[in-house]
Amino acid sequence: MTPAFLTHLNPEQFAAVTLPRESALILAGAGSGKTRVLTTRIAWLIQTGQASPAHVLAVTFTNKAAKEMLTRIAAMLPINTRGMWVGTFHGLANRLLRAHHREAGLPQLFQILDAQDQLAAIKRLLKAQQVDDEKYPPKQVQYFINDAKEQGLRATQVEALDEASRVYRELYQAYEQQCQREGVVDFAELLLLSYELLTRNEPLRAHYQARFRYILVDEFQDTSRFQYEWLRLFAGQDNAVFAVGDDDQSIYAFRGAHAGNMQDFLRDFRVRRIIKLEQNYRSQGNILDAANALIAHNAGRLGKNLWTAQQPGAPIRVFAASTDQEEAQFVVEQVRALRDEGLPLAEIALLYRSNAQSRVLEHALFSAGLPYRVYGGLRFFERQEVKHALAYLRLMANPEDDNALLRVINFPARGIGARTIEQIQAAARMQGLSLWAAACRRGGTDSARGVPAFVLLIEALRRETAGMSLAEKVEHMLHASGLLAHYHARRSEADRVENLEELIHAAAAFEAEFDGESEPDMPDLLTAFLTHAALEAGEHQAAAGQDALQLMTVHAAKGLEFDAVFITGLEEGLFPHENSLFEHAGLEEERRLMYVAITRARRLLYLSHAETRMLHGQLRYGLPSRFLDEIPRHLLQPVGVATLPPAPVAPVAGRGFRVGQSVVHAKFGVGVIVDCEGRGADARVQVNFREAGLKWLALEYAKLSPA
Ligand SMILES: Nc1ncnc2c1ncn2[C@@H]1O[C@H](COP(=O)(O)OP(=O)(O)OP(=O)(O)O)[C@@H](O)[C@H]1O
Ligand SMILES: [Mg+2]
Repeated sequence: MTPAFLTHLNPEQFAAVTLPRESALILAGAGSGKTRVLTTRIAWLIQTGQASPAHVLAVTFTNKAAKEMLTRIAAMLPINTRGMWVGTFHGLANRLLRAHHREAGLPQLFQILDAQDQLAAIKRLLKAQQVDDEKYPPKQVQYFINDAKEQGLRATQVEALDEASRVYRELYQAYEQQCQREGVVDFAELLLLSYELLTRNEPLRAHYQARFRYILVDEFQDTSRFQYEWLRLFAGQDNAVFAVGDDDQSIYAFRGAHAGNMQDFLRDFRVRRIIKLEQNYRSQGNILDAANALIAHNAGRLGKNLWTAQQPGAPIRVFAASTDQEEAQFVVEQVRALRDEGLPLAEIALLYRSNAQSRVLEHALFSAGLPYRVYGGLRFFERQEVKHALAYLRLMANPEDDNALLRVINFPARGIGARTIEQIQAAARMQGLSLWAAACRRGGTDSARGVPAFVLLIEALRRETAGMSLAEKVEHMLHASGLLAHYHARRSEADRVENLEELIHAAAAFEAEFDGESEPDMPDLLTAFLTHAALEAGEHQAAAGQDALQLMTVHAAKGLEFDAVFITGLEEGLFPHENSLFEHAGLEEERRLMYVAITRARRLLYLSHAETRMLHGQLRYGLPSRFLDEIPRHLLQPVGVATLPPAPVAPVAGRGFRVGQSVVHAKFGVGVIVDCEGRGADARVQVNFREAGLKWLALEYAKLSPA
């Protein structure tokens, strides 16, 4: 009997789902059911007894997509999907390393450094090595290291032809030693280390190759060269790799994605069948016509034609705003109208080319009382206070974590000065110890009584929370460390207190969902939570369960779909991005990005642009994007705004400062006020400094003067 989940497929989809065990490429346009086919194939393999859940390795592009895939599979089959290896490249690599930390040379409780932690670690290294950080800026060092790792190269394998590269290479090497000593790994390291582990350890490789008989990869067009090699390692000689992708949606070339992987894949895996899916089930006719017409401007496509059986639907609405604020106002009005028609906010997406554009939109939504959620913007787990709290938790899991220790050894302030910290660092370096060990050995000299107090605090936290639930641990730590009291004492930091409280909720929610069976290799709940915080930063946000508008960059929208989609900021230099304008390949990548954006919409699509826009503290004048001209006129309908609010007045920050004004700061130099919040003694302004970048400053203390 045919299982119900197969009956809704079209013939090509059916053929793809039920292919015999061989490698195959499903090459198909947006919304044609690639992800659905991949998920259904997993269900079919298991349902027909060809594979058990343990035989399957599936790679998705985001954690969100992985979760969704597991939910779908569970809906099709009465099986327990826990323990199935479905995840992102990084998530899967992490899982492998957790299971075999000893073989990989890692402590059981290794912690993951996100980009910010990594930068902090590099700054520390430069200081310890007395490297001139003007000549070798920490960000450059970080880029050098990650770039090498993403190509699968260790320091010794990096070619260095000039003096500067030799210094970078040495720093890379020293950075690696530092990470090893501290038992931490950065993102790129997850992939590289797991790759090396399997390459070197023959029995382990044989084990996994025998296990993962079926490997499935979504969004294959955006795998990097090294990720591809990583897959080959798991596949070995015999395993079947089922790859689905769309060359028209390749949007990560700038980060090393390698479209040539498709050609290599056909050869390396002796693929006999390329299956094309041509029916689009997602979008109504006008939207699909617009996408097809736009992407036709790219050369060298593999060639696919998408059609839909759906009605043409509504025309695509185009709004020409005079300012970015007016554009935001337009979005607010349209969203309100959609909501009044009964469309859930979660079915509406607001897309933009770069993160910085979200601020004006957020401001308008906030003022209008429309709940929204930002994916990949200011991330909950990246906020300062949350990172402080996580640092304490990390020390509770593993006191040898130097990054965590440095973050909070004197926060809240306990009288440990920079000199004392330097002494501890020097002692640690000399004796080859972690900072924690060095701090423990220090007697309580008069000038630094804070150090033994800190050691006692961490030891007490570890001891006292031993039997507690995760949420209780977090709560106890927030009180005992003094973090809560610290932020409580500052009225203007009320949102930070809320974030800390939110962390307790996050821990409770995590604990409720966590299930040791599905993550058998996690040493304990606390480490699992910290890993989750590092890996999923940005994909979690706002009050869970609340209906909210979805804000994200076009990159982050990949694979998703919504009833209504707004694409904002369609101006030359913004989208297409100015970095791409003079380069043919770059422009084509921007066009693919626009194609991804358009094809997220099911029923309604809104395109908008503004004549002037404040971005990075500068007023920009933008011509309408060429992409608007590449969509056939008859599909577009210009719209106006019914009730324009009075001309937006720049918000006033108090003390005579206003948004848009140029100011001077004693330390940071010249900048422009780009945002403000709070009133009176609590007033804060965000200034974009020419040299120092974006900073929030309290007006009361900052000593700003007009430029
Ligand atoms: N045979 C079908 N019948 C009805 N709906 C379908 C069918 N195939 C796919 N769909 C629906 O069409 C939509 C798009 O499918 P899916 O997300 O799998 O496409 P995709 O090719 O992965 O798109 P993208 O390239 O954007 O990732 C989904 O809502 C899916 O459930
Ligand atoms: Mg998909």
